Parts: sequence; C-alpha cells; structure tokens
Amino acid sequence: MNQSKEQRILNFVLQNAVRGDPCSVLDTIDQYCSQKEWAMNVGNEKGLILDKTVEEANPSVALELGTYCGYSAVRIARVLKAGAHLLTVEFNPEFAAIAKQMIEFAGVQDKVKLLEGPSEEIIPQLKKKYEVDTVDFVFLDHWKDRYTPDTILLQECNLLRKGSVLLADNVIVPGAPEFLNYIRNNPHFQCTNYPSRLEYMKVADAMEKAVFLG
Ligand SMILES: O=C(NC/C=C/[C@H]1O[C@@H](Sc2ccncc2)[C@H](O)[C@@H]1O)c1cc([N+](=O)[O-])cc(O)c1O
Ligand SMILES: [Mg+2]
Repeated sequence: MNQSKEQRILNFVLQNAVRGDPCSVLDTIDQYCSQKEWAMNVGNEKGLILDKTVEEANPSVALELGTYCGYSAVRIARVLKAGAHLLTVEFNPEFAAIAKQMIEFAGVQDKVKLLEGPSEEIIPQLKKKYEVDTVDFVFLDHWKDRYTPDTILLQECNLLRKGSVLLADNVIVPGAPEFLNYIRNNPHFQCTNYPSRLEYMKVADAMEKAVFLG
C-alpha cells in the first residue's frame, strides 16, 4: 500500500535530521515541505511568531489543538522552560502515530504528552483525567470551525486564567472569520494580529493572539 505524504515527511526526517536535535527536525521538515511536498505545518515564518509568543507567555502548561505531524509540538517543546510541558491533541490515529515518532526523534518526548481524540472530548477531561489546573498557553491549529467552540469550551471548563495566551494559526488562509469576529468582540480577550505568510507559499496569512483578561 503506498505511503501517505505524512509518512514520507517522517521518513525524510528519520533519514536526514539529527536525532535529539529539535532544530534539525524543524529545518528538515521545512526543507522537505518547501522543496518536495507542501504540508500544513506552521512553518518557519509563522513559527518565529509562535516562538516569540511562547517565550513571552513562558508557560508551565501549554496546550496545542491539532498536532498533525508534530512540527509545532517540537517547535513549542524546544522553547519550554524546565519542568514545563505541552499537551497536544490529535484525533486522526495515523497523524498521531507519525507525530509521536517525530516528537521522540526530536528528543522532546519528556515535555510533550500527545492526547488522542477530538478536542471537544479531551478539553473537558483535562482537569480530572490529565491533572491540569489551568493552561497558560493554547495554540489553535486544528479545524478552523473548531476554534470558536473550543475557545468557549476552555472558558466553560475554567481552564483559562487571567493572562492565559491563545494563539490561532491561519486566520486569513484558510481563514477563521467567525473566530476573529467572536474573539475581537469579546471584552474578556485582548487581541493582537500578526500578519505573515502561509507556510512555504508567497500567500498572505496571519496569526491572532488573544490574551484572556479573566
Ligand atoms: O486545515 C488546516 N488545518 C487543519 C488541521 C487539522 C489537524 O488537526 C486535526 S483535526 C482535530 C484535532 C483535534 N481535535 C479535533 C479535530 C487533523 O487531524 C489535523 O492533524 C490548515 C490548512 C492550511 N491550508 O493552507 O490549506 C494551512 C494550515 O496552516 C492549516 O492549519
Ligand atoms: Mg495551520
């Protein structure tokens, strides 16, 4: 049975990146996806915005919705302080298996917990089953029509605290217009837009940061 694109990306990393070196894994994925096959990793340009936002938030507990191949999980984990950890949620078992291997190859598995299942089921389990009090940083990069319901669910589950930082990918392409409308008109969030470009393309995209005000 011929391989999936995601399997080809993982194989290219296993054969070309340096085991235990997260930057090498990121560069190798970016090389493959810019030269051989496009894939929906956040990429290096928006990745720099992600890096800066995570460093500024300096989270103890970070949450990612939409693991895909694990590119942003590796990207986030590599800048987390000692003792901090990332919970990343993926519901597609094939992508979860790829991401698990990617995370382990990068050597950040001690900082990352991959939770398999849909975000709408996992989020309500975070407190009791995964012993989370509140999340300090959330990266939204899953289905764009889930950004708003999951942001509401995070609030309903009391998982946000004053100062929790949300960062949403793709608010221009593919776009998340309903999320932008929700979050920018919500007095409990302070929003900032970061114009950038779609990964591996000369197409405009942007990320939206939303700080929860309590
Ligand atoms: O569609 C995009 N992303 C959707 C991502 C989806 C990822 O999250 C889960 S869905 C899920 C995970 C957890 N819980 C519920 C659902 C999928 O299995 C996939 O791993 C996208 C598209 C483009 N583009 O240019 O077309 C560019 C991007 O940067 C993108 O992020
Ligand atoms: Mg994205």
